[in-house]
Amino acid sequence: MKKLITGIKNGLHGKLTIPGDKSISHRAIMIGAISNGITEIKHFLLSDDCLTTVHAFQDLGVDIECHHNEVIVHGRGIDNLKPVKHTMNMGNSGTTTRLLSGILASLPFQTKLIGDQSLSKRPMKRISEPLNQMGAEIHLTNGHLPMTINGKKLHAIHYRLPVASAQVKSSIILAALNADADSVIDEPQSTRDHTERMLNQFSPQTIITGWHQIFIKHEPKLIGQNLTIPGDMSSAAFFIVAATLIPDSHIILKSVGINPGRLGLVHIIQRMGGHVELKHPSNPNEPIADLEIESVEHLKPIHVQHNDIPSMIDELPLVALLAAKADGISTIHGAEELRFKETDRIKTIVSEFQKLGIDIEELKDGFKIDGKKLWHVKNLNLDSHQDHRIGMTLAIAAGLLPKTANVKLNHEKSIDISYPEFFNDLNRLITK
Ligand SMILES: O=C(O)C1=C[C@@H](OP(=O)(O)O)[C@@H](O)[C@H](O)C1
Ligand SMILES: C=C(OP(=O)(O)O)C(=O)O
Repeated sequence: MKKLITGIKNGLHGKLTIPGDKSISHRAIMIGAISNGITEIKHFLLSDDCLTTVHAFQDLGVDIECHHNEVIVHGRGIDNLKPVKHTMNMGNSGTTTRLLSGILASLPFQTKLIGDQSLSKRPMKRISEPLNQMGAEIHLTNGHLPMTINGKKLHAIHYRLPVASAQVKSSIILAALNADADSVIDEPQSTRDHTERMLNQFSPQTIITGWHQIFIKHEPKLIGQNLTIPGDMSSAAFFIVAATLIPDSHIILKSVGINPGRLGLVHIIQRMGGHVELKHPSNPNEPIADLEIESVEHLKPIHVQHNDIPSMIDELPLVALLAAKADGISTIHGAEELRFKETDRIKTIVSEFQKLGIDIEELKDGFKIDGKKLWHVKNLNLDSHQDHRIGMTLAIAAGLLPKTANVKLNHEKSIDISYPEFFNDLNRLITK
């Protein structure tokens, strides 16, 4: 149990460099590993999930050196990955499981994957179906992990994504690299395109993006690269929301990734009347900017629709927190994918927010929230339910309570999944 900081009175202040992006850190290891030559990664995210990816590729015979957040991957080329005799443990990481499966689907050996309790409940048919259509032989346990992958020579595919998911898209893209011809993916709703951008950096024109369509060249010659991982927008999000809601705040978050597929929260805050500005944008392979955030007294309620969801899928707990402080009733629809994350995030948000006295109602595909300025709480035990994003959202919510409130968080260790430095960084902004 961790005692949470309440009553942050004089606002958040100062500049902060946000740790590296989780999605891009995973991909840097994977694409580095299946390329030829050395990939040097700066500002890599040293979190539990990304270390799961590092260990998985070390098991597959790739030499990976970690010197704090500088990582060197000695790429072997996809066909030189070695069979792993033991069952591989994916821990809590959906991204590792789904993207790695795409790579293993074409390799001539059998691999067994397991995960922790939460990961073992998450749907895997969404990847086994297309990969099996390509010729792999993947067996699940009632649609979940444990999963056995018998890699085969793969055929090209033309596949329409039934769900807006960058993990499913990336799994198919990575499999398609090693297929017998070029593949096409139809993507009705756009999602983050980190895999596509990174592959084109390792071998130009591997991916060509059309109107809701992605063309994948097979057998590209991927060559190791030097990468600097942008700050993670999904981690920055906690401080963007905290600084918006805590009176007298003014902060700058340095070099945060502003990939259009990740900008949903910034747009929502702007629609609600908040002050988030993108400063000094630059556009290496992944666009970055400094974010300047100032608190506002009033936020308008918001109505979030299906199309808004993919670009802020991991920020929805925070969108719910903003709505809980807005002047009126907000609705979030089209967010049923939240039910398939580390927890059923619709249920965990509703149950934990109700403990805070927030007027929130569970909908099939989201929430209805009636914003109120004051929450009445004295002694409270909150619970992350082992879900890092829920834990951090609750820590920010606690900061909005009066100093007299005594609030504790259970299962706070889960925050290490994506942001081990979270509480230190929050303290830095409080004491500046
Ligand atoms: O591709 C990725 O790196 C991710 C995609 C999203 O998942 P889905 O693709 O399942 O929506 C997101 O929730 C996850 O945190 C990371
Ligand atoms: C859903 C998440 O990650 P993953 O799917 O990789 O477990 C997340 O980080 O919120």
